Amino acid sequence: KNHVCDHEAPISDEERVKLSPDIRDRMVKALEFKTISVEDGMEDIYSNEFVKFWHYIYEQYPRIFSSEDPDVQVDRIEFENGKETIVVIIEGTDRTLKPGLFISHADVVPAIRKEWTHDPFKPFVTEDFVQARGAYDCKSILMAQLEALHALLLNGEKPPRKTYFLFPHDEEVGGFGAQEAAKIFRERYNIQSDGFAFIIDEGMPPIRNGLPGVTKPLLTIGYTAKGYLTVELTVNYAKVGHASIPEKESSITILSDALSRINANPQPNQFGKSIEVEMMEGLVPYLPWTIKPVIANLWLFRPLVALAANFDKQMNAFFRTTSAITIFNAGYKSNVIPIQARAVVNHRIHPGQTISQVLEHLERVIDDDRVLITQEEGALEADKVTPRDSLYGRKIVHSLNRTIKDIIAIPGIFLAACDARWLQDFSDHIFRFYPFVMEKEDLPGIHGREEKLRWQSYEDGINFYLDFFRHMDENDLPPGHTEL
Ligand SMILES: CCCCCCCC/C=C\CCCCCCCC(=O)N[C@@H](CC(C)C)C(=O)O
Repeated sequence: KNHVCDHEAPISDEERVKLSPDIRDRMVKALEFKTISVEDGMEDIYSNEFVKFWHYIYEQYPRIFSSEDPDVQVDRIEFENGKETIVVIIEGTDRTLKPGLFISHADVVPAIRKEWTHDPFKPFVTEDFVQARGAYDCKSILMAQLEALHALLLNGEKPPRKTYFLFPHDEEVGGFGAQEAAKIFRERYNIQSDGFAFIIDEGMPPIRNGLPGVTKPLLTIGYTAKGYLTVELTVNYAKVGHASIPEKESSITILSDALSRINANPQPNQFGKSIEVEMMEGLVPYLPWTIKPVIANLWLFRPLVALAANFDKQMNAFFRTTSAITIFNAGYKSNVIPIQARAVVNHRIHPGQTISQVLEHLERVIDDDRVLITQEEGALEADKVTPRDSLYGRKIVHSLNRTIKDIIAIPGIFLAACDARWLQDFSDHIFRFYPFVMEKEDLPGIHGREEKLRWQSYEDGINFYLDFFRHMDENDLPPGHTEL
C-alpha cells in the first residue's frame, strides 16, 4: 500500500469557517504578548506576560473558559512566577471511546529586535500574512485549535470522543509543563498507559516547493521524532604563558581540532533503519520523472539514495544523527591565553541509533583525552514509531486533504523535538505536524527572524482542526480513501 488519496472532495462552503476580521485580530493580539522562555540562569522578566496572555485568551473564548457547561472543564497547573500550563477537557458524545490529546505550547523563543525589520512583538500585518515571533511556532496551532473548538461548541456540537487540550508554558526550555501534566493525567484523571487513542502535537510544516520538482505543499507527518542529546566539550589546558611566546597548542586549538573532527566525521548514515524508506516511497507519485525511477526502485538504488545525505542538508537530517555546534567560548583578554575553552554540541538522534552509540562515535572521532565530554540534562532517545496503518493517521490525512488545497501528506520523521515525547507512554499513535502551509523561504523564520503565518494557511488550519474534531471517531474511512 502506498497510496495517499489526495483528491478528497473539499468540505462544503457552509462547513468552512472564513477568516473573519475578528479571527485575524485575535491572532494578531495573541502575538503581542511576550511569552518568551529564557534559558536557565538568565533573568526571567516575562512571567507576567504569560499571566496577561491567558487572561486575554480566557476573555476571547468564553464558551471554553467561562462555560457553565459541565462537559467543558479547565484545569490550571501552576508553576513559578505565576506561569501556568493549561488543560482543557471536553466531554465527547461517545463515552465508550478512549480520549484524544492535542498539545500546543504557549511559549516562544526570544527574538532580537535589530535582526527584524519590524518589532517581533508588534505584529506586522499584511493582506497575506502576519509576521511576529510565535506566529508559526506555536501560537498558530494554539489559536487555531481554540478557534475551531470555540466554533464547534458555539454551534452546539461536541467532539465524538473526550478531548484533552494541553497548553504547556515551557516547551522551548525543557518541557516541565508537559512532564507535570503527564503526572496529573495519571494521578488526577486516572489515565493509564495507552490511555489516549492518539496524541497530536506540533511537528513538520507543509512546505510549498519543499523538494526539487515538488511544487505542491509537502508535509511529512512525524510518525516518530528524533532523539535529543546535548554534550559539553571542555578543555582545560594549563600550559599557558605570555601571549608573546605562545605554546604550539592551547585549549582553543585543541577544542577547535576536536570540533573540526566532529564536522568531518558525521554520525553513521542510518538510511533504512526507521521509516525514511516508507517516507521516500510515499513521495514517489509526486516526484518529477527525473527522480521518480530512482526512488520507485529503492531495492536497486538504495545505496545511491543513502548517499544523498552527503550532499543535501535535509536528506542528511532525515538519514542520520546530526551534530550542531551551537556554543563556543574561550578567552577573556586579547593578550592572555585562556586555560579553558568550552563548546556545546546539540545532537538530533536518528531512531536507528541510541544515545550511547552517539557518544561512542563522538569519543572515537575526538580521540583526545584532553577533551572532556559531559552530557547535559534532558537527553532523550528517539521516540517510538506510530504504526504506519494507524486509523487516526489516515483520518488526519483525510481531514488535511478536505481542508487544504493540493496538500501531500506522508508519514515521516520529525527532525526536531516537541512535548509529546514526555507523554509517549499514553499512546502508540502520536502525530507531529503543523497544518499551515508555508513557502520554502518562510522556513528560516521558525526560531529565526521574520517568522510568518500566512492568512490563507491559518484559515485552512482552523478548518483542518474543525473537520478533524468532527470526525475523530473510530469509524473507518470508506474503502479507497487515504491509505497510507
Ligand atoms: C521532504 C520535505 C523536507 C522538509 C524539511 C523541513 C525541515 C524542517 C524541520 C524542522 C522545522 C520545524 C520545527 C518546528 C517545531 C520546532 C519545535 C522545537 O523547536 N522544539 C525544540 C525542543 C527543544 C527540546 C527545546 C527543539 O529544539 O527541537
